Amino acid sequence: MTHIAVIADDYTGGTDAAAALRRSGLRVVMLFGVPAPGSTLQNCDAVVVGIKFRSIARAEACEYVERTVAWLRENGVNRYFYKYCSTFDSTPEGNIGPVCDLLLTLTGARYTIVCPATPLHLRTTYLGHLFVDDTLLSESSMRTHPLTPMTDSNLVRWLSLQTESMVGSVPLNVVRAGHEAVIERVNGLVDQGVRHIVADATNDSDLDSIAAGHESAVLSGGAGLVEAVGRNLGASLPADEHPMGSRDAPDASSGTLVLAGSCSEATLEQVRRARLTMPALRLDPGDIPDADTLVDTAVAWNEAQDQTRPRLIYTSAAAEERRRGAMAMGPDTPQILEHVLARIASRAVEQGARRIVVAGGETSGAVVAELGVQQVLVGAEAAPGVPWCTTVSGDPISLLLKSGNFGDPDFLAKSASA
Ligand SMILES: Nc1ncnc2c1ncn2[C@@H]1O[C@H](COP(=O)(O)OP(=O)(O)O)[C@@H](O)[C@H]1O
Ligand SMILES: O=C(O)[C@@H](O)C(=O)COP(=O)(O)O
Repeated sequence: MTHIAVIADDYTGGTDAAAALRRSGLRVVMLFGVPAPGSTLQNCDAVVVGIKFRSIARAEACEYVERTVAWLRENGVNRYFYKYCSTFDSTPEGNIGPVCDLLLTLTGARYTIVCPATPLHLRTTYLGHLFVDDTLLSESSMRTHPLTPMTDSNLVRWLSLQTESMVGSVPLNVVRAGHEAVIERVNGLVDQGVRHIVADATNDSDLDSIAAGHESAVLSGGAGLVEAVGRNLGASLPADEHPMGSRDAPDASSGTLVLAGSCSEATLEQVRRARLTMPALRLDPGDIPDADTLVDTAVAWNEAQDQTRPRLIYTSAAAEERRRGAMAMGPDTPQILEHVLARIASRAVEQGARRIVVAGGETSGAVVAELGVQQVLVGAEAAPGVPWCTTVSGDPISLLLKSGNFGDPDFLAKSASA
């Protein structure tokens, strides 16, 4: 029986959640994109559906979620977790508020728990404020994110911009008083008309206090709370065993194509280090403001490289360089560049590439969609929250989809050759 479905708003968020559930010992199926009506879900404890709806129009995001919930119901799954980024990536319009509202309407649940805190990734919340390591979210590099600049760390205030529903919070001292205290505070808030409740957490035991119970609620947040929910459901598998068996995944001897579209500080440093260890091509829309030319340039360059060795193609750039690129290519530069890297990936696979590392959540979404990948086996983690995934149909392809912020400075260099 499938106990819970995690609906993730991007693909790297989905693989992060799937890795968390595996760590907690559950048998996990990982799907990409809204599942086709009539298709059946394999036997598992938890299913993760990664969809790219973090940065699209809210009506379209809600439509994807509604269709996904309909499919999950067809397959007998009635409990949902909405996974968004541990840095709460969203704009003043959404999509976190609108999707939380929709899930309440679809399920008839009384409230949502909102908890992006994920201590494993150094994301904590205190008095409703989100911290990235020792820095407030709005003072971290997320403040200049190309799609979702996070300029306010106060989650109650930020979420209130996105929804007509009342937003409240459960502070850390209540969470530390234990699970019953949390439920009591939540019930009090719901009686006052609050519908979305931001819960503080700075460690895993806080997340355990928050995760239990909430039968008439939708839980939402980061991989931290996903893992706590998994722990609460109880392990049924040793972490290294996969419910769907295994496939011979292409390893480093197949050569690795690394594609980087994230512009996070972490990825910029990883790109800088990777450049020291492998051939690298930077695609700069400031120099070549045309998508087709960028793709052709990169495909020709890639084909000229030793296909058994790692190589890197990237658009990643710091804010000042991005401004110059956007002047030449226009306001849709981020989306155009995602698609450029996706088309390069697809051409590389046609030419025989079988191992692809992608840096960036939206970028990963574009690559996975272009490759038409619908289901993967989730394998070992190259870094916390970044599992290797193997496609289940056709020739196996190994994919490592990395959230922009994840991984140590040598992540790209190491994972490409390990
Ligand atoms: N040189 C660039 N100029 C403008 N936008 C860019 C550039 N390079 C990448 N981008 C865009 O920045 C966004 C990065 O988002 P994403 O891939 O989700 O990374 P992250 O995981 O860091 O959030 C993508 O839309 C990507 O296409
Ligand atoms: O929660 C997280 O930080 C990640 O799981 C996640 O959602 C990553 O998103 P991107 O940074 O856009 O890759």
